[in-house]
Amino acid sequence: MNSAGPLLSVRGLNAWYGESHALHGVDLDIHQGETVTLLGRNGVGKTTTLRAIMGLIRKRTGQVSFAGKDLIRLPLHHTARAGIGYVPEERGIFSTLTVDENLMLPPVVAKDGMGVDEIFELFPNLKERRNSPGTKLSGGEQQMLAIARILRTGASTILLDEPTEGLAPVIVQRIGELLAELKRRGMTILLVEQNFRFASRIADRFYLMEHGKVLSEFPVGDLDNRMGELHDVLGV
Ligand SMILES: Nc1ncnc2c1ncn2[C@@H]1O[C@H](COP(=O)(O)OP(=O)(O)OP(=O)(O)O)[C@@H](O)[C@H]1O
Repeated sequence: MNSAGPLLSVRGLNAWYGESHALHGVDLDIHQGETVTLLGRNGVGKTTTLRAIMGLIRKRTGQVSFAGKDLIRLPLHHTARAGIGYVPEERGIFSTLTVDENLMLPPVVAKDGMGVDEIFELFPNLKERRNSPGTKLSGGEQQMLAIARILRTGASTILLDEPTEGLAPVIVQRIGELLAELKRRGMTILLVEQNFRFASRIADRFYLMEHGKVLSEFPVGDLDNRMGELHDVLGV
């Protein structure tokens, strides 16, 4: 583990949708260059954790600090400008815009974002489709475009919500290779993933969530020893 202290640190994070209390004090840390995966059944608050870190949920309390800066009272664009990018589960591709247009839409927030040429090197299939509208893209292409769009902004940390959901095994494999490449390049990744076998290929650590908080935390090397607990908590 990195001795320099975590890059992203979350303490006692609470979040509400109206009167409904969704997060009950989430604690987690991510070090620079780490890939950390949130596991848990549907509805335990994994997506809400990502949204609350980003500042997409208005009613939140607790501490979210990133590179030593407290983000909890700051709005979404400050979080993005600090270098955190978010790829939501629904991907958010503009269906009437082309691949190129979708890529160019978000503002560049840090100077070392990837250029379009570099992005197309990493995602050759997107290059072939660069003039296709979002509606014509497959689920896998949409997912890759959603990730590519965040890389262009210069975010150094990405929050990824179930990037493999609904995708064919061969595309899941491709997404796995892509995330491994981003990790090699030093990106810090917080991943929500139901498929822990997939996640184990890139994750350094796991957090297991239940009822809006973290139940346990373990390194990837402990995955096999944790199978009993995972079966109980995830019902798999
Ligand atoms: N927009 C919303 N309005 C009201 N309640 C919501 C909203 N989004 C989520 N919730 C509730 O908040 C709780 C946490 O949901 P969340 O989506 O974070 O869970 P999750 O672990 O990501 O599950 P999933 O994999 O199904 O997305 C659930 O009880 C859910 O019903």
